[in-house]
Amino acid sequence: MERRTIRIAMNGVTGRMGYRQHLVRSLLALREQGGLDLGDGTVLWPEPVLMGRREAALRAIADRHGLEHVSTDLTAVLADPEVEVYFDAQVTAARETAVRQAIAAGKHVYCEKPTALTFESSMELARLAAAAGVKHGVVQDKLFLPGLLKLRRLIEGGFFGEVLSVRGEFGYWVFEGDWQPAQRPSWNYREQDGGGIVADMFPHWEYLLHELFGRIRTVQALTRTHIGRRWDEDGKPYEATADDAAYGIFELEGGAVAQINSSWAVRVHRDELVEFQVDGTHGSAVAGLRGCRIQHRASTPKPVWNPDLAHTEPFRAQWQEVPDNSPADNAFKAQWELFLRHVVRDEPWRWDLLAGARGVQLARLGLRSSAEGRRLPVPEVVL
Ligand SMILES: NC(=O)C1=CN([C@@H]2O[C@H](COP(=O)(O)OP(=O)(O)OC[C@H]3O[C@@H](n4cnc5c(N)ncnc54)[C@H](OP(=O)(O)O)[C@@H]3O)[C@@H](O)[C@H]2O)C=CC1
Ligand SMILES: O=C1CO[C@H](CO)[C@@H](O)[C@@H]1O
Repeated sequence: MERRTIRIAMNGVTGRMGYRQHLVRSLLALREQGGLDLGDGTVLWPEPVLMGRREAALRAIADRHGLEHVSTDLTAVLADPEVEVYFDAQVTAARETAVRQAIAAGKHVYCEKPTALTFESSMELARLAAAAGVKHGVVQDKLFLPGLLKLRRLIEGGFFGEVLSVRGEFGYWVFEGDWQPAQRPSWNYREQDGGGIVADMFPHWEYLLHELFGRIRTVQALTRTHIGRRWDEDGKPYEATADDAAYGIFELEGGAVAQINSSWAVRVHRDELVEFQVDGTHGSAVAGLRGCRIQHRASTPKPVWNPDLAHTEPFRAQWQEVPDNSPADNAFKAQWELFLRHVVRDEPWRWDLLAGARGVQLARLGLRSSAEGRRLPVPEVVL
């Protein structure tokens, strides 16, 4: 086997996503399996350059994992001709400037969602990347989760008949940070720092609904900041200025209606932190991150509304678990593999910065819909 090294600048690798999902669970996991087998006698060997603003933290990560390259100097890293790919998992507010710089330096670019704070900026990034002729991509990890892969399999197998509606429930309680530390970074709760659940989650809902059921035609959202005061990483109180819950309705091309609640102020009474119930004329499914249960029309019970009687139907037990059939890898790693193949082998790829801009567009329109109290059309995005 011939080994081909690909040097990847990883910015924001001291953060939750940058470290755990992208470095450890994706690129280091690829190295642990011996590299990415390209199937033509070549193995691709990712060589990360750990980037961030705290040299000591970067050095500690490098030492922990036996890595060599560390830098806090983006300009210098981008000037290095050996660096082929720039990856960004910094806080959202820092992304646009860095991605612009990477595109200008002629690097291929891969980054977390949302790609920018405004729709205009996200479109600008897509245009710049196209004009520069670099390969580009945005993380759309939910598409590669086992539960949602099963849902896709059901759709492609025609299980649902006509899809009528999709009900999504996402959320969990994020502690305020006073008597128990918060489990998410405080910038998520400050609008001025790029926070907010709409900016965070609507990009996910855009690609999921779009890929699985059809393009989103309209959005109507109601947002709230349910918890107005929180405590940050240093235990200091701050005002939560960003939305921490969003109640959204989306009309899809093809006629289905999707309704998704997103909240960091809800206690979980579900099997998973996110679940989607899909109802179709021929069958229904409830898919989560990992599991997926179905009920076919032939096995659908016939409940009769009568509040005078205790119900006797074991409703939850009337669903059937969809088998895994094939093992699913970590979702982030699966997408990294496809992106790297796209970069070095020019294999097909559709999750690009334009797709990223659609996510930002939906988030911005969702916020506007809530502020104006009306349903808004979602225009089709073109370069
Ligand atoms: N696809 C997915 O499922 C998810 C995606 N995300 C996205 O990933 C990104 C990172 O989120 P997350 O990992 O939760 O955030 P974290 O707060 O854990 O990490 C943020 C990273 O950005 C760096 N950073 C912080 N402030 C600045 C700044 N002012 N300028 C430059 N860099 C800064 C941090 O460096 P330092 O360590 O020095 O503070 C750290 O490396 C977000 O854009 C978010 O939307 C988040 C969660 C899930
Ligand atoms: O996909 C995700 C899962 O949940 C988190 C929110 O609580 C998000 O930050 C993230 O983007």
